[in-house]
Amino acid sequence: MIFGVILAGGIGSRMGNVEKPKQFLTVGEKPIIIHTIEKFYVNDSFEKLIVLCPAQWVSHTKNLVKKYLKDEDRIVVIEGGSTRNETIMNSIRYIEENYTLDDDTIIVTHDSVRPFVTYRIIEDNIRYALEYGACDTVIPATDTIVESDDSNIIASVPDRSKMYQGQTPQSFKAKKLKDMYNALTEEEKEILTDAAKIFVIKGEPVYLVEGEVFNIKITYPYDLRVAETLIEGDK
Ligand SMILES: Nc1ccn([C@@H]2O[C@H](COP(=O)(O)OP(=O)(O)OP(=O)(O)O)[C@@H](O)[C@H]2O)c(=O)n1
Ligand SMILES: O=P(O)(O)OC[C@@H](O)[C@@H](O)[C@@H](O)CO
Repeated sequence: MIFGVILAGGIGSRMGNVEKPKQFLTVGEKPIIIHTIEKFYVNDSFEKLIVLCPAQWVSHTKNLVKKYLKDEDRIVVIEGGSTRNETIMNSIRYIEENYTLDDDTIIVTHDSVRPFVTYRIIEDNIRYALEYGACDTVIPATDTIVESDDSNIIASVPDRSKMYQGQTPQSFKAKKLKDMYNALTEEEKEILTDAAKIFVIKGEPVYLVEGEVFNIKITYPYDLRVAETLIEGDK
């Protein structure tokens, strides 16, 4: 079985003092999270779309799903976790409790604040996860990447031709992801900013899926202006 996992468990602190987490802000007359869910909703490969949000926003999210999407049976809204990867683990726990978690269970995990993901990117994630067990959506780095150990002096300037920027979806064999995550130390979990690194730390291959420059993550107020422009372009 293949599940869409929409990660909306964050509070959007870098968006500044807004009355609600950024995934619920409106862009192009609809909440960002609805734009994102719609991109998965049109793909028939998913058994279920699992949307995970902060506990105090679950009923709000359920109301949004009811308002904007017809077939509510395809979507379940549950509570996210204390970290992005704990949110993913909550989605796997839901699958274990309501379906079967086995070697054929695939999850396509996606940031709820990346509303411009495309059907092709999602399809490629499904295909690669089925074939290889783990994949990460990326784009080639456009800026030169600089590494510093002390935020003061350059430690290295890696070869840009080998550098990529991670996006989402990140898609996995769910059972393998859960087993490897549970085998990590607390220190290893602390440094994670995504899920693909769980495989990488354990020396397991993660295949690259070609992303799109416009598959942005809405993080700062500036990104909202970019998103409005992109939405205008979609019309
Ligand atoms: N415990 C968490 C933390 C983050 N996310 C999700 O992971 C995605 C990308 O993370 P990020 O952009 O960092 O979102 P926030 O954590 O909400 O933002 P900030 O770091 O500015 O607070 C978002 O869709 C966010 O909702 C999640 O599902 N569960
Ligand atoms: O740094 P942030 O916590 O905003 O992002 C966490 C993840 O969403 C991010 O690592 C993936 O989108 C891949 O870039």
